[in-house]
Amino acid sequence: MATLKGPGAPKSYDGSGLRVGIVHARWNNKIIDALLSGAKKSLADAGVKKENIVIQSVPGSYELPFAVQRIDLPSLTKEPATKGSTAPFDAIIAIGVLIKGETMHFEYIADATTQGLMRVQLDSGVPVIFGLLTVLDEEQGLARAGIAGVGGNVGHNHGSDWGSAAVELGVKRKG
Ligand SMILES: O=c1[nH]c(NC[C@H](O)[C@H](O)[C@H](O)CO)c([N+](=O)[O-])c(=O)[nH]1
Repeated sequence: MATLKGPGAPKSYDGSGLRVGIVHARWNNKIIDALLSGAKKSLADAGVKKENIVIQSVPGSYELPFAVQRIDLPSLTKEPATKGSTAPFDAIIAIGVLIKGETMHFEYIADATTQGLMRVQLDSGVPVIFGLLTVLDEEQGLARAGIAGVGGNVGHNHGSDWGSAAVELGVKRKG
């Protein structure tokens, strides 16, 4: 039975003129690495040039909003990226994996990071794709990164959806 969830088949957009940033956390890096690969494959499939993809990492998901806004990335302004410049990006993908522990730490980071990423994109005018997995156990995270867990089920790699969303929003932002 076809799944009812998810964005459905992505529409095709030409990403050849886009400059895309990816900022990922390093916590839970086995899942992160799979999500990152999925996002990069979608970007490549849409024609985004490898030289126009900038990848940065931060320790954990809590650092994502700050890094997306400023650290290591050319400052985000409303000026569209131009070829070969260090001008800002057309879209940025923020990737993190939060796994629920015994305390409330998970909830506080999840909420702060979510609100922070939304604020950065609205303040900067640059689309920030929400690539934060908030899962209750590692199995859920593996499944959403397309990795077979102990249960053997291989889910859908959500990173590929985030890459497609970055291309769509980047193209729409350029107008
Ligand atoms: O990205 C994550 N960061 C986590 N914590 C670190 C946090 O994001 C910050 O890096 C840290 O608090 C320092 O600011 C996590 N847990 O605590 O479980 C987690 O599961 N995932």
